[in-house]
Amino acid sequence: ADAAPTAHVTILATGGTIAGSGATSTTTVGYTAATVGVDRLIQAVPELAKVAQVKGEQVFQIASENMTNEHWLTLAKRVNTLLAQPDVDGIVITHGTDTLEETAFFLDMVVKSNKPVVLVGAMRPGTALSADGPINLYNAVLLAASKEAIGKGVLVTLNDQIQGARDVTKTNTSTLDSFKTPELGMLGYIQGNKPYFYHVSTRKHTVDTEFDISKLDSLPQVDIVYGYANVGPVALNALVAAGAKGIIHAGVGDGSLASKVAPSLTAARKQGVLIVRSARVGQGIVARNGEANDDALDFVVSDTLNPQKARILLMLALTKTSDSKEIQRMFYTY
Ligand SMILES: NC(=O)C[C@H](N)C(=O)O
Repeated sequence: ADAAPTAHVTILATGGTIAGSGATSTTTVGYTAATVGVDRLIQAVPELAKVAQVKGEQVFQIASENMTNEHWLTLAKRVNTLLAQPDVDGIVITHGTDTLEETAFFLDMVVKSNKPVVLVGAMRPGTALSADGPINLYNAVLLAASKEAIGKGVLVTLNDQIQGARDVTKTNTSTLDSFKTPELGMLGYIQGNKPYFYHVSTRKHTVDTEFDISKLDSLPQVDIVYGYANVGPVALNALVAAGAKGIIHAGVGDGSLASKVAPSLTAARKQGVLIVRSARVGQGIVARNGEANDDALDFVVSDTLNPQKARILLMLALTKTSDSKEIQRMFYTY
């Protein structure tokens, strides 16, 4: 018999479809997310015991569309506490897929350890034919227990692929290959019980960031304004009136500003609201002084971060400074 595995991996369960159940084996929509507890998730995959000594903790039991800043702070503190323990070698977080990329990037910015942190979800509930949760969980534990994953930043695995937190995104409402890193590229594969890495991000993460959430109970309010034909300033003005400290402008194309929106953005900036220009297309660079004179308007650009990830970085940036030049530096660093 094989020797017992030596790596200790803690699975932090938060809910999602990976813990979901449906009425029949062919129910792949209209199921209920976040019904199955962590112990049952672990029991369903006895193979986990071959790759790590696994412990489970139920941190939340929610569908990930209900993830909040407060959930993130609670989760990140728990991750940092566990990783500081010598008897924890890696962490797996089971999570709904809708906001999985956001939680992954948040943790990538605030986890203070080189030990592996792997987020995993499923596109089908556990009751479905060919449910993807069990193999995804197995791969996640294998990855979190591996030497190869140390120091790579927060990782995401579904569909036998390894993705990096900064650049991965959910690209499809329902298919198993939904999680992709178009253009910038995924990091590797899991095959034959082994992780294979081919790429790493050049951007700083985890132990190399300047963010510290250990004493925070809330994050500054940052909201996203979407661009589209015929857009007006109503949503933007309402968010600013509601107290937003920062606005992510998810502009059309390369981050263009509609002339009906630009005056309200300029006015918001003059009131002290930080403005970050991002792009709803989700790929490519939003160039400084490209579609707007950012130097004159005192705006920040998101570089290649999509709007939902730009929101996270701006919230964290605002916990350190309200200097737009400093915040621009952070967007080119992380
Ligand atoms: N596939 C999923 O996990 C979707 C679900 N709505 C969630 O994000 O919790």
